[in-house]
Amino acid sequence: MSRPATDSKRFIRALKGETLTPPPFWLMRQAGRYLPEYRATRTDAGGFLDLCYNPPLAVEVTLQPLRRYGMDAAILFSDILVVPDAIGQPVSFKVGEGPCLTPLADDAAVDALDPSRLKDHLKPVFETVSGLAGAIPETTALIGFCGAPWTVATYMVEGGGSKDYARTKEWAYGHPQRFQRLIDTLVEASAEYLCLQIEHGAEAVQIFDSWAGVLPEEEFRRWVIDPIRRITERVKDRYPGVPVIGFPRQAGLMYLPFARETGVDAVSLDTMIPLDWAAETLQPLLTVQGNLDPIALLVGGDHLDHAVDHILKTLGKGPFVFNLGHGIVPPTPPENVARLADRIRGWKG
Ligand SMILES: Cc1c2[nH]c(c1CCC(=O)O)Cc1[nH]c(c(CCC(=O)O)c1C)Cc1[nH]c(c(CCC(=O)O)c1C)Cc1[nH]c(c(C)c1CCC(=O)O)C2
Repeated sequence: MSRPATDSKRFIRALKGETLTPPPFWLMRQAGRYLPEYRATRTDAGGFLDLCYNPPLAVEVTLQPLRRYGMDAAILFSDILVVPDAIGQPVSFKVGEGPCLTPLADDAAVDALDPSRLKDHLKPVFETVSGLAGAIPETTALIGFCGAPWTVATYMVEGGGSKDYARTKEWAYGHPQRFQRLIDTLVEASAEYLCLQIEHGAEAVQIFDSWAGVLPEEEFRRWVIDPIRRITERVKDRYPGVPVIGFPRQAGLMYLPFARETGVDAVSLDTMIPLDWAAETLQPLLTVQGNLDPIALLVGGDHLDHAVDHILKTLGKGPFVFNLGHGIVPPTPPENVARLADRIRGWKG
């Protein structure tokens, strides 16, 4: 059976600058704990990372939301923290606590990281990508992803989640040479990781910089814009036709230099970005994606309908992909996601 060219898929067309009515849609964390079938598969798999490294089960959980809601894109089921896990800093996920790593201690710990281990260690993830490329519906596009160096570095330096990123900032501001080496290692590993996903069948990639919004302007340029620009350049050198989406969450006004200077094809907007500003300032430059508040999806009803229509009216007149401003939260009722999907698909402009 021959599959349609990537370029005929609505999601890819929107990323390449077409205005489509209704817009294509997918949702960050569309596979996850809000779905009972995900919770069942996860229990079968053992731990969360065991699920990420189990190709048949990772394919299954990637497909689960598509079966219910028919999104225009599937996102590989994995995690941004498989990269540190692969290059020599093991990661574990404790139930209810999130990710846990032994924090990087010093220069020697940074020097010991080894991006050449990535290809072997992440073989199961590439197998999942290949499996998905053959299993998703033919009009659905497959998204690969990685975490941005800044966000991944925060987990590596803090040893897990953080409230104020004080230790990471201490490294970035107080030991910039050491921190630069860490970021350079992550640029190399992330670019290689994305290229391998594309080689195995990913048709677009998203770079998640979830904690981009905590840096002052100068440091934002150095630790967010510059590394993402270098990753994008490396991906585009090898795969010029594959769209790259950047997600500098909570970057505020810095979305504009990010859009101008990184070379990405699209930016994913967080919930706080004003819609008119995005339509006037960002959309003439590139495709925008976003930005429904995940809590509006949790609440549902009239509030959800109103919020969805407001986004569609404002951003739907230009190149646009409907999404959330951040990931779906676990208590979200699945029927609210169905309501959202119907509302987007019924949009007539
Ligand atoms: C910061 C970050 C992480 N992971 C990710 C980010 C960037 C996006 C964001 O800001 O949310 C990215 C990610 N994580 C996951 C995906 C899969 C694809 C999808 O969007 O459906 C993607 C793209 C699965 C996951 N990643 C995780 C889960 C939950 C694990 C479980 O089943 O218990 C899923 C479905 C775990 C995870 N992974 C991470 C944390 C902090 C946690 C714990 C918090 C939580 O439990 O929700 C790191």
